[in-house]
Amino acid sequence: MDGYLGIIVIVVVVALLAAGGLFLLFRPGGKGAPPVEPPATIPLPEDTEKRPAGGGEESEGATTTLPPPAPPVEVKPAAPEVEVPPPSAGRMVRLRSRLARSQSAFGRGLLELLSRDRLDDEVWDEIEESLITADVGVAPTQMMVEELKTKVKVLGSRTPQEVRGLLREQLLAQVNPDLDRTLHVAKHGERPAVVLVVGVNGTGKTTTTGKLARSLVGDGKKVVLGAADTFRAAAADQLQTWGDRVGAEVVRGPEGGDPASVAFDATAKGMAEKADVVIVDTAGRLHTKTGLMDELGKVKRVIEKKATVDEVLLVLDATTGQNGMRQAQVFAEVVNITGIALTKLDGTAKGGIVISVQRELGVPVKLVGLGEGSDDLAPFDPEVFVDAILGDD
Ligand SMILES: Nc1nc2c(ncn2[C@@H]2O[C@H](COP(=O)(O)OP(=O)(O)OP(=O)(O)O)[C@@H](O)[C@H]2O)c(=O)[nH]1
Repeated sequence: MDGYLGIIVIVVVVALLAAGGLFLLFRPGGKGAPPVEPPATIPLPEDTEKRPAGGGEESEGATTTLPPPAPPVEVKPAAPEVEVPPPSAGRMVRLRSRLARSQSAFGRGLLELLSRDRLDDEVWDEIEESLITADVGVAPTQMMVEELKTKVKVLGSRTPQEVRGLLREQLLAQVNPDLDRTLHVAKHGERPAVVLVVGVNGTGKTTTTGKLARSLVGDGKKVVLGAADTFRAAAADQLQTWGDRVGAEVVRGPEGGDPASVAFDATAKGMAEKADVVIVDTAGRLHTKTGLMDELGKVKRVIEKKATVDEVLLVLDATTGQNGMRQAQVFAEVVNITGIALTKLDGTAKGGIVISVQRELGVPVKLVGLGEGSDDLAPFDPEVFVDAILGDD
């Protein structure tokens, strides 16, 4: 028994010794263990600061070989992506379906009336009424009806094609394709062209200024915007957004500040930056005619200390009818308007306003707004307009 006990003791001792040996052999860091990366010694910021620039000598026995950590990176908000807008050419053709949607009922009605076998007084009255309802204006309506009466008599029986041709000719004559609708935005040597945008708030004035800037950038021009509508802080913000999107600088002033001073600064900026065009959005409050005259007069005068005002664009909301026309007349009396930007033509069947506003103000419609999208402003094309009214052949 003692002999067995002795053997058991010896076996246990040997087993313990063997286990100890194995532990030493395979302990972490031991020979057979996978290499464990030494823990990186990251210098404290004060260590880094104490070290001479360029790294300097390492103190003897230093174990760290890692480079000092990079200073914390400041995360800047991503710059807004600058868009490349499409050029202005052919836009009205692209937007023709919008026009057709809003105007073709008027055209179809006229075509139907003119195609009737018997064109008695009652039918002519209806034709007249439908032209007036479409805001063509009384005088142009009467002129058109007289012309149509004469032509119809000459024709006698009429095919649908002939009726369409007749009406197209009349409408086109009233819209007047011969008017010069060029937007004067050519530079004068080193000096940028200046466009003044005027009109009542709410007509889409700021939106039109932004869309115009976009369209000019799309045509390869460098544009500076002046947010001279200092009475409405949101207008400047709105313009800033338009400008940022296409990389056009926006000059703004303090809220309630002097619009003329913003116009002056914008012109100066345009000259310094060698811009092609400076577009100035004005406030156009219509409290009193003299107030408006003073404000716009001053804006124009200060711009003319540095440059020339090449275009004064009146923004008119096509949906406002006669009321809009009256406002337009006030603007025409206080400032020399050179072109009309007719907005929201997609939202009204009263496209005849193109005819009446040109006639009343003696100024061509140069631009039309056909939607809320950024590129929904187009150079006005009389033929595309009339064809959209009449619908497809
Ligand atoms: N459908 C349509 N909406 C338009 C057009 N032009 C502008 N708008 C919209 O009309 C709305 C009114 O714009 P406004 O509030 O008048 O903006 P604004 O005239 O630039 O502002 P102000 O600085 O007050 O003159 C906006 O939602 C525009 O997107 C257009 O041609 N068609």
